Amino acid sequence: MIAIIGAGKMGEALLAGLLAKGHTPEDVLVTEPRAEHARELRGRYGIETVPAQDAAKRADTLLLALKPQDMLALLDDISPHLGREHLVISVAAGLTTVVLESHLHPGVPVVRAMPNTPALMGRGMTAVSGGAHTEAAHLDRAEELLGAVGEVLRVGEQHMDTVTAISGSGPAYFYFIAETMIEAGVAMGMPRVTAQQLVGQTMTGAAAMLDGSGEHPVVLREAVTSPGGTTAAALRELERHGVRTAFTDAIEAARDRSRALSES
Ligand SMILES: NC(=O)C1=CN([C@@H]2O[C@H](COP(=O)(O)OP(=O)(O)OC[C@H]3O[C@@H](n4cnc5c(N)ncnc54)[C@H](OP(=O)(O)O)[C@@H]3O)[C@@H](O)[C@H]2O)C=CC1
Ligand SMILES: O=C(O)[C@@H]1CCC=N1
Repeated sequence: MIAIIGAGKMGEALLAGLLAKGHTPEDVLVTEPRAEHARELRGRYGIETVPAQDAAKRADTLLLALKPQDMLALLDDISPHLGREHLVISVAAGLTTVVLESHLHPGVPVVRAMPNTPALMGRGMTAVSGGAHTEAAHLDRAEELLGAVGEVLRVGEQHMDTVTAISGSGPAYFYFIAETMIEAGVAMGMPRVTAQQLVGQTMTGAAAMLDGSGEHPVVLREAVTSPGGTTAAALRELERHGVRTAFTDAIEAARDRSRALSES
């Protein structure tokens, strides 16, 4: 039995993804404190919602998707019900396995995972790393579970803050670019619906090229950039405005925020 504790944006994406990939509603318990949201989740997915302590008593695998700021109090609440036979998977940004383990009885296996919201469409990217009491079977179990909603990569925990900054937050960077392109089209007088269609299909097509061609992005970009043409003019402006540096700084800021979350 799997318990998802915290069914907000990420928890619900994982819930929907797991159910879409063959887990039955009877396999999954959900803890969600707001009664109205819990009712919506029961109606939408046919799952049972239960208090966190009941979820800990009944499930063997706990998928914790609360905000980092709420996580440690939750662990203190459910810790009396958790032992070595459980597997705790936290998707919280920043919280290290050392911090998570310090709120659990010694020996409870903990996996730190960083998924992203495309899990909702079965196209997620999740990185996982194990803690002090995690054996290969625990990582296999985490990989099997999260593999139902996309790809899974095992990384050393020293890379998890960078993972968070790149693939955890990454979808937001794409939406930011999409939003900017749509607004540029609208500012030039194009109907919004047309701009949205152009941008949506361009992003999907570009992603498919990246995925399917096996080429480095530089090669794909050069193929679009005709000598003396429109793309070269656009890229020159992006470089003039320091967009490459801005992106690098943004990803570093996300990584630093992830690091800081363990210390707050
Ligand atoms: N959003 C994303 O793209 C990603 C998020 N994450 C991680 O996922 C976690 C959740 O983020 P996100 O989904 O964006 O945030 P949300 O605020 O959308 O979700 C948090 C959920 O936890 C619930 N909650 C709060 N306290 C408790 C409690 N004591 N017991 C059970 N549930 C509780 C909240 O309920 P209520 O609203 O009623 O307070 C809410 O539904 C974070 O740790 C984040 O770092 C990781 C990867 C990607
Ligand atoms: O913004 C956040 O903190 C979370 C972690 C990665 C994506 N969303």
